Amino acid sequence: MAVLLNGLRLVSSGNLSLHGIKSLQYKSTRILCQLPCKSSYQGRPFSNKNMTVELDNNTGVAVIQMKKPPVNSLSLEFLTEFAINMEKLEMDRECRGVVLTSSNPKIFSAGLDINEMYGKTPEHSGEFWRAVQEMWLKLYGSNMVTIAAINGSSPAGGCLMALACDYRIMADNPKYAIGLNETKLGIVAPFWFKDSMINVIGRRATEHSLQLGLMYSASNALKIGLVDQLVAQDKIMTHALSVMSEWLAIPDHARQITKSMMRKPTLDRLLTNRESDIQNFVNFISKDSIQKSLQLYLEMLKQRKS
Ligand SMILES: CCCCC/C=C/C(=O)SCCNC(=O)CCNC(=O)[C@H](O)C(C)(C)COP(=O)(O)OP(=O)(O)OC[C@H]1O[C@@H](n2cnc3c(N)ncnc32)[C@H](O)[C@@H]1OP(=O)(O)O
Repeated sequence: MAVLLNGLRLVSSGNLSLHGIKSLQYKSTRILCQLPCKSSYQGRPFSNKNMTVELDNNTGVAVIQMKKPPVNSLSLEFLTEFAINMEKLEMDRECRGVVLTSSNPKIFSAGLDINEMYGKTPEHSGEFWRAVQEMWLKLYGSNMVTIAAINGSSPAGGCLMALACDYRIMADNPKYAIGLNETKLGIVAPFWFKDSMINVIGRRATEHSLQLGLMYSASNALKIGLVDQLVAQDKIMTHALSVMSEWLAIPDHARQITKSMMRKPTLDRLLTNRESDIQNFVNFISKDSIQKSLQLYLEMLKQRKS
């Protein structure tokens, strides 16, 4: 698959492979040469519309700071930009780790942009869902160490992003909540959302969590293992970078092959069912009853504000 955005060409691929790490790097280098983008962004912020990417040459760690007002909802544009940035970092031999965080001090990400699922054509819905898949494939399948510094609430798609990382650190604030709350919207988390959660918290806790659409406070998220650590809000980035240095002390090739061994079956399940998953999403989201649920949910969000 190739996507064009702002003149950048993104070629879809799974990143992790038991046997293909070198060949994928070669392939990626080739793709980079086709990109009319800055190749010298290392060491200074690479700012896009929806996120800032900063790679520290000394440590090999990039920070992706999401900054889409007001709540980092994952629109088609956001997701495409995210996948392009992940692709660029993946191809950059200097970059070994990524910390994902938010510039909004209260919200990590509000999840998928509901406006992308409401009142849209089947073609748009299909394109949107492919971008959601691509975001997850890039993050879950990354060769780099990925750490989510969850500095605010993180429902549904926001929680999925965190689940796709290698390690999750959440700000210790009782007001923040995280979880896959899809059933509360009258929609169903797809199998790869479910698989991502099972791989982190186990089957029974996932079934409970998904059926009830549970959102967990930071302390409850820690209790069930949905996040790995709680840290004071103002220490979260320092702590994430310190954890990152522990992970980067492990030789890359051994860690990457181990990561691939653990994640490949989950990645392959989506890769082999990608088109049917898109079709399922389009069919499901186009139903009048689902559109009605989303409309009511959007209205509820707006009313809640006043
Ligand atoms: C087969 C289908 C499977 C699909 C899988 C779906 C995955 C998903 O991710 S669905 C999205 C689930 N997300 C949510 O349920 C989150 C809803 N939002 C909230 O709970 C809150 O907004 C908040 C906790 C994220 C932030 O609260 P607060 O700081 O109080 O901000 P507001 O509620 O006032 O929201 C500001 C503004 O943003 C709009 N908005 C919030 N979330 C979304 C969203 N996910 N998509 C689009 N827009 C969103 C909200 O409506 C407000 O808009 P305005 O009134 O126009 O300012």
